[in-house]
Amino acid sequence: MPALLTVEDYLARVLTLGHSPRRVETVPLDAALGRVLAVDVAAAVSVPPFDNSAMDGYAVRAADLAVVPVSLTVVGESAAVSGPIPRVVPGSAVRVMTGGRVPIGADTVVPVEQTDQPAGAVPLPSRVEIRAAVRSGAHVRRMADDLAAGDPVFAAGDLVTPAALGAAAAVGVSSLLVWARPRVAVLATGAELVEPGSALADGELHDSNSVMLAALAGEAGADVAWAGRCGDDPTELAALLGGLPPVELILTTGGVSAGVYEPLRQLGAGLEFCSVAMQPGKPQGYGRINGVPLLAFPGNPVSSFVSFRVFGRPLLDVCTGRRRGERARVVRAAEGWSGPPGRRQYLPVRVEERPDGTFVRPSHRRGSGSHLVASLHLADGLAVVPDEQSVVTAGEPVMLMEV
Ligand SMILES: Nc1nc2c(c(=O)[nH]1)N[C@H]1C(S)=C(S)[C@@H](COP(=O)(O)OP(=O)(O)OC[C@H]3O[C@@H](n4cnc5c(N)ncnc54)[C@H](O)[C@@H]3O)O[C@H]1N2
Ligand code: MOO
Repeated sequence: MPALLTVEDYLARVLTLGHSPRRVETVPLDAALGRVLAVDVAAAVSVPPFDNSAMDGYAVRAADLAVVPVSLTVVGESAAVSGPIPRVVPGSAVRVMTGGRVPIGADTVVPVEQTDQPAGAVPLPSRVEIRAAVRSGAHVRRMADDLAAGDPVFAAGDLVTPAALGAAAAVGVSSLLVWARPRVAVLATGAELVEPGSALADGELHDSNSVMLAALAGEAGADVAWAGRCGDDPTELAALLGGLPPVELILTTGGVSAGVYEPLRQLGAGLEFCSVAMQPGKPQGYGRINGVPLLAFPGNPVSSFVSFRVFGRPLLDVCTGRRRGERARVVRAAEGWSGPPGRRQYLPVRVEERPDGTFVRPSHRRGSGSHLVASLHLADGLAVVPDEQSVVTAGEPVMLMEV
């Protein structure tokens, strides 16, 4: 039997297929979530753009509050986008709303609760009594406190998150230059496969891989240009691959093991097949078809899912330009289980947060099983058990891979 490749060795081979993105596009903020920035971005305006109040109250000069209570003349008001605001001169105050500009001359805001004035919608008083001393500068949010115009906000390669969209809008940016999504085709092979929802004839099975892998690829930042199925005939497969729309990556499932009908293996030149020391996901294929990179995952659905997570997603990260390291998290086993000797186990697990730490438990009562697709969604992650360890005992540390 040929020696098994380590996961790392096989991943290194897979990654040789990828290249950094080359096409860019400008997208409006409301279409930019999940995209990867192609350039650094600087702030167009400062945040906050002007000195403003953090409280509803009165803008005053701290020097006037040396002795409290003190009565000050109210010379005007500063609300959101109010017109010209009078200066605060010694002995005076300006009523100010949260977010309102702090008038020239004022250096401090006294919340309305610390005055003789009621909170809420009341007419502008002619005088206000300040009843409590506040420190100089209190409740004033200074211009550029967060970022100054010209400061770096994002670096090329940053992922556009909801918070990043907020930051972009705040610094005056309305669109972002991002890498174009890599186009991907997903193809499930297998004569037994039929459309989800259709009645099953004897021996038929609903194709769960293509919809799952398309979703995984989309979630990883790809644009799924084509997804579908074909049977076990290598000639049909070759014709289908030849007629795909332009894509930068093809993901296939099935047809990579040792059976008689293995269309990927029988396709001919361009692909290399390997056995990887992992479970599930041992039989793998990679290479180029018509110049396009192709990853051939095993047909068992959990094997396909794990293969995407371990090989497909890192390759797509190269193609999307996304910087994302693997964050290893050590948790503890809530119960014991066994694994395959000599192969790294990736076991779907549920995470349990307990007062004494984070624990994981196999998400299916049968533990490991590459066909257990109908309960795969119950897993919060994959427990990763080293090749040389075949038994995990309750309470022992175990590595958790997020999915
Ligand atoms: N003699 C050997 N047999 C097998 C070996 C081996 O080393 N020697 N390896 C086993 C392992 S491990 C795996 S994993 C599978 C991989 O098989 P294939 O990639 O060739 O996949 P298929 O035979 O086409 O299908 C396997 C299984 O999964 C079901 N399947 C396939 N595609 C889908 C789909 N799109 N949606 C849902 N289910 C799918 C298929 O019906 C089979 O039940 O090989 C082992 N055998
Ligand atoms: O390697 Mo297979 O993916 O164990 O079922």
